[in-house]
Amino acid sequence: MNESAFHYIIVGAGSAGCVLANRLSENPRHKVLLIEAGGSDARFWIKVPLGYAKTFADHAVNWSYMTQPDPGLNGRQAYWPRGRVIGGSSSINAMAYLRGLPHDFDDWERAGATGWNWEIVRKTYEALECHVEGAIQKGGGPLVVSDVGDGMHPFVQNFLVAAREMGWNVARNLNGEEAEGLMRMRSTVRNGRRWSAADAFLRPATKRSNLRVISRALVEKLIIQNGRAAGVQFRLGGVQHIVRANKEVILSAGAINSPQILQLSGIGPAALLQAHCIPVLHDLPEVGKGLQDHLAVSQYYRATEPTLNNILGNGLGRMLAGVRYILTRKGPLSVPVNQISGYVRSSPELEVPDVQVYCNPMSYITHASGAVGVDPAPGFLLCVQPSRPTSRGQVTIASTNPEAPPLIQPNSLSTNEDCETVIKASRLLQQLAQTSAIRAVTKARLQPDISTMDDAALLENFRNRAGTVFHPSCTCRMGHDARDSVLDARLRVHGMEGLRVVDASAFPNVTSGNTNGPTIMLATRAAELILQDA
Ligand SMILES: Cc1cc2nc3c(=O)[nH]c(=O)nc-3n(C[C@H](O)[C@H](O)[C@H](O)COP(=O)(O)OP(=O)(O)OC[C@H]3O[C@@H](n4cnc5c(N)ncnc54)[C@H](O)[C@@H]3O)c2cc1C
Repeated sequence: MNESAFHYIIVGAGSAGCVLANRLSENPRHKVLLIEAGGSDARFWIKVPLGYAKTFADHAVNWSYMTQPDPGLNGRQAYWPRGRVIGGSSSINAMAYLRGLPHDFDDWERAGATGWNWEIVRKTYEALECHVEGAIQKGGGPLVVSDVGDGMHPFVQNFLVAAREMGWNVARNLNGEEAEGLMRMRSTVRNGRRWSAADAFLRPATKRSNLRVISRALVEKLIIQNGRAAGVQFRLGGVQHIVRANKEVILSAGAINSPQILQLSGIGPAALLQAHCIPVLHDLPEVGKGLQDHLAVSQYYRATEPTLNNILGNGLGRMLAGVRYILTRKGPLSVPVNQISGYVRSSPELEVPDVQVYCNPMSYITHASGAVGVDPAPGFLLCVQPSRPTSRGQVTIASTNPEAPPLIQPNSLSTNEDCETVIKASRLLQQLAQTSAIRAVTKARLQPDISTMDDAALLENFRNRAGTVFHPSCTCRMGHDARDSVLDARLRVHGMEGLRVVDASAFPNVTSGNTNGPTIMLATRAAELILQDA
C-alpha cells in the first residue's frame, strides 16, 4: 500500500470518524481512507445495550487507559476506558443521549469557535436525529435516539416521584423544548440494539467504492512536508505503511490519542517534544492541554422492593434475561443502565442547570480494574455530576513509542469553583435521599453514608470516591489563535496546512451532559466546513 494517494485520510473510526467517512465519501470523486486501530464491532456484547458492562474492561475493544495519580482525587489513579474498535467509544459507551445545553455552545463561540453557537448547532442536531417513541418517529436523520422508557424497571417510578418532591421538572425529552429536569433517559438504541456511530454512519457508506476502511492499523505519526500534512504512517500486521493525502488529513482519534499523534509528529509544546528528542516541526503549546472531563459520585442503597439486582444479581436471572433478549430483543438487557437522568440547578439563584443527576435501579461495584460486579440484593444508586467543571488537565506523550499510552493528568477539582459545585451537588444528593419517595424504598444506606456529612466531609467523600463519566474532551480545542488553542473555528490546526482535528478534543469546553451527541454534531458540521473548503 506504500505511497497510495487519497484525497482525505481520516484517523480513527469513532463517533466523529464514522460521520466524516460517510459525509466526505458521499461525493464519488473523493477518495477517502479511514484508518482504525481496533477491529470489527461485530460482537454480541457490543450490540446488546446492557453488554456495556462487559466491554467496559475488555481489552480486545478498549484502550483501557489509567490516569496519572490525580491530586484532586487524593492521589488516586482512575481507569479510563476508550473504544478501540470500529465505532470507537460509541461502540462501548452507555448510550445515554443528551445534546448539551444552549449555553454550552454559546460558550464555545465566546471561546473563539465562531459559528458554533446554539442556534446554529441546534439545526445540525435536528437534521441529524431520528427520535423513536414507540411507533412514532420524529425526524429523518441517521442517528436513532429511542425512548426506551417502556422497557425500564418499574422501580424508576420512585425516582420520578422523588424528583417532583425536590421541585424538579419531570421532562419528556431534554433534547427538545425542555432544558431542565429529570427524564427517562433517551438512548442511542434501535430495536433493542446499540445504535453506534458505525451503525448510523459508517455501515451505510462502506459499499461505496471510493471509501476504504483499514482496521487493526495503528497510526504512528503524520507525514509533514513544508508545513503541510501530506499523509500518515501506520503499522498493520507488524509492517509499516505510508499513505498520502492530496487534500487533508483529519485526526479523529479521540481526546487522548489525537493530541498524542500530533505530539509524536512534532506538533506540540516545544519543550515536551525536545525532552523526547522529537524534531519540533511546529511549536504549538496548547496541544494536549485544556483536558476536561465529568466526574460523578454515586451513593448506593439497599432497596425494600425488587430492582434490577433481583434479575441480574444471580446466575439464573441473568440466564433468563439472556434468553429473553435473544428471543425478543426485549427485557433488562435491551435497556441501558442509566435509566433516569437530567439536568438540575444546585441553587435556585443560578440561571442554568449546573448538575447532572443519575438514578439507576441497580447497585453494583466497579473494581479498580474496570470489572463490574452486580450486587445480589436489591439496590439502587443515586449519583451527581457537576456539569461544567472549570478544572483542566493535560495529555502528554510518555515516550516516542506510538504503542505506549500517553500520560493523562485530569487535574480534577483544581479550582475553588469546582470544589464548591461538588459540595452543592452532594447536598442535592443528601436531599434526594431524604425525600419520602426514596426513604420509603430504602432498606439501608450503604457505606459511606453521606446523610449527615458536612461540607468538608462531602468534598472529601467526592475526592475519595468520585469517578470519571468517560467524557474526556478539549485537548485540541478550538479558539482564537495559537496562544489559547490548537484549532481555529473551522477545526484547522493553527499554523498548519491540510490538517484538522475533528473529535471530542476539539470542544472548547465540555458540554453539560454526555458527549457522544455533541461529538457527532461537531463532526457533521466539520464535514460541511471541509467540503466548503475543498
Ligand atoms: C465507557 C464509556 C461510556 C460512555 N457513555 C456515554 C453515554 O452514555 N453517552 C454519551 O453521550 N457519551 C458517552 N461516552 C462518551 C462518548 O462515547 C465519547 O465522548 C465519544 O464517543 C467520543 O468520540 P470521539 O470521536 O472523540 O472518540 P472515539 O469514539 O473514542 O474514537 C476514536 C477512535 O480513534 C481510534 N484511534 C485512536 N488512536 C488511533 C491511532 N493511533 N490509529 C488509529 N486509530 C486510532 C480509536 O480506536 C477509536 O476508534 C462514554 C464513553 C465511554 C468510554
